[in-house]
Amino acid sequence: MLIQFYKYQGTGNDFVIIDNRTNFFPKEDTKLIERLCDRRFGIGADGLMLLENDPETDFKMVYYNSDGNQSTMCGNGGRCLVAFAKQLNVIGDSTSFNAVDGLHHASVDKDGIVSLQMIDVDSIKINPDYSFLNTGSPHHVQLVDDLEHYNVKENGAAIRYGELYGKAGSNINFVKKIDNSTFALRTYERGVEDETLACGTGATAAAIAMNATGQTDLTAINMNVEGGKLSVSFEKEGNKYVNVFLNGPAKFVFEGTIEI
Ligand SMILES: N[C@@H](CCC[C@H](N)C(=O)O)C(=O)O
Repeated sequence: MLIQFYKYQGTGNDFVIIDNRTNFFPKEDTKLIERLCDRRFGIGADGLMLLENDPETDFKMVYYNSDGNQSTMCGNGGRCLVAFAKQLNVIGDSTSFNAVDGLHHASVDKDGIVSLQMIDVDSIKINPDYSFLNTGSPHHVQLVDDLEHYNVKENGAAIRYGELYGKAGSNINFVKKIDNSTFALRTYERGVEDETLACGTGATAAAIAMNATGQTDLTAINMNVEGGKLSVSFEKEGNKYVNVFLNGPAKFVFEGTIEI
């Protein structure tokens, strides 16, 4: 069977997107999804998303990591799926959609910047060397010196597979403070099992963790990632982080057909 696919990227975090409103896609075929994401044998991407009908909202987001397994929320993926829904005329400039972690609101501005509301965060584990929080996906956040030369793949894998996170694992973020409003971030992604050029839930987690640990008192933070620039804003209600928004570009790359 020949299927139509679309390729999108958000700050270099790239995705295969399939319009599955007719429910034709074999969602349980892990090997197929892994092959479609493979950079040599397939289209190549960090993840694959299905846009599906949803009875309550504009659409439903179904997300798979490049290892073929369905996973938790993907922030950059969500932003790209909003841009795709706009391309399909499923939505206009603003939307509400359902994902694995619940309802999301999003909007697209005139420059194509997609702002995506993320889940509220009401629990952060703060340790002397790292923080851990869930922004739709689990994230370990750690400040490191010399981020530019840091071995993200090796050190990220050691923490991801180490005793801290057990079988479920975690995404691992390494952060460097540039100034009060800007941080640099590199992320090892669970399910890709490598560094990616950006991670949206990771940028969100890093921004909140930097505020929670006193690295900044600001609630609008720039996150410089390997593939570009993201920003995160939020409000604090006691120990809770609400109205959390992830903002950045989400771009169409190409479309095509592939035999599955
Ligand atoms: N790239 C994503 C995160 C995708 C999910 C993650 N790999 C996991 O399995 O936890 C993002 O932009 O948030």
